[in-house]
Amino acid sequence: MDFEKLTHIMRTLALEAGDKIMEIYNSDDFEVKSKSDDSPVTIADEAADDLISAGLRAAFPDVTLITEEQAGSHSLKADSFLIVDPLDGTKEFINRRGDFTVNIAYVENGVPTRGVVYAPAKDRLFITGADGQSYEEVGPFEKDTIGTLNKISVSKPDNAGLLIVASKSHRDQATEDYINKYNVKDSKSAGSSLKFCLVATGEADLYPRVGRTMEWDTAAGHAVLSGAGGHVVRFDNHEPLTYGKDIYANPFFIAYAPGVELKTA
Ligand SMILES: Nc1ncnc2c1ncn2[C@@H]1O[C@H](COP(=O)(O)O)[C@@H](OP(=O)(O)O)[C@H]1O
Ligand SMILES: [Mg+2]
Repeated sequence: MDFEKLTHIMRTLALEAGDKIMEIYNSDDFEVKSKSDDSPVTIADEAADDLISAGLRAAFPDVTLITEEQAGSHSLKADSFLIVDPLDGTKEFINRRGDFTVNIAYVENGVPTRGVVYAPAKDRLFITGADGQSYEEVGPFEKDTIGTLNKISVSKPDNAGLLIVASKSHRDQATEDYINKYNVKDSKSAGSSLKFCLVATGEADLYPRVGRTMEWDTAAGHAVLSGAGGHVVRFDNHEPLTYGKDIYANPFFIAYAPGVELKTA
């Protein structure tokens, strides 16, 4: 894989998809449909998916592409693959809450090594460089010119007072019970893969996910967090969260800055 090319293409496609999504977000009305798993989908998810898939297939015709919106891709298997969630946080998008992201990642032998997470309504873009380090680009974003890239890194957590972030739309009692095992200084909710990025920049120390996600929801955020020095482990045994699993479904997990003294489930 040519990582310079990959980084460049991921960034450009994320920005283009973000523009498309914002056009629809800012329009008066859009239809909300229900998928077979009962989750919502809009024309923004579909338009962003078309754009990103076409761009990735043209640039990397030999690399397997898995995307949330193409059910046929979910039965593909490869050691290394591209994985896309064109609009993560669809519920946030529908409710016009701003916490939604475009996600493109590259997985090598079970490990997400490169990714971009773009939150167009928040003007935040997080990306792993060709060097594998993670950066936040300072907006406004231009498609043809990469702006200022600030290297990001995780916090040095204080276990006497941790900053915790968890889901906005899927926050239940099990999540609260687990959070209550820690000494919490501040706990906030955020939608989508932005939660990984908040841990990556040090805005949060810990993101526990006691609820279902799919690999396309997490791969790009996971790559950004890894490139900033963070870790993502399974909730049940604290082993690393891996990719390319059966039907691309994730177990519950914990994303955190090293130094957090993890509690058992
Ligand atoms: N029961 C479930 N099964 C599978 N994925 C689920 C799920 N409930 C939530 N998710 C995933 O969690 C994502 C939202 O995350 P969060 O709650 O952190 O904002 C959704 O992404 P989409 O919005 O892309 O569908 C969805 O894929
Ligand atoms: Mg998603």
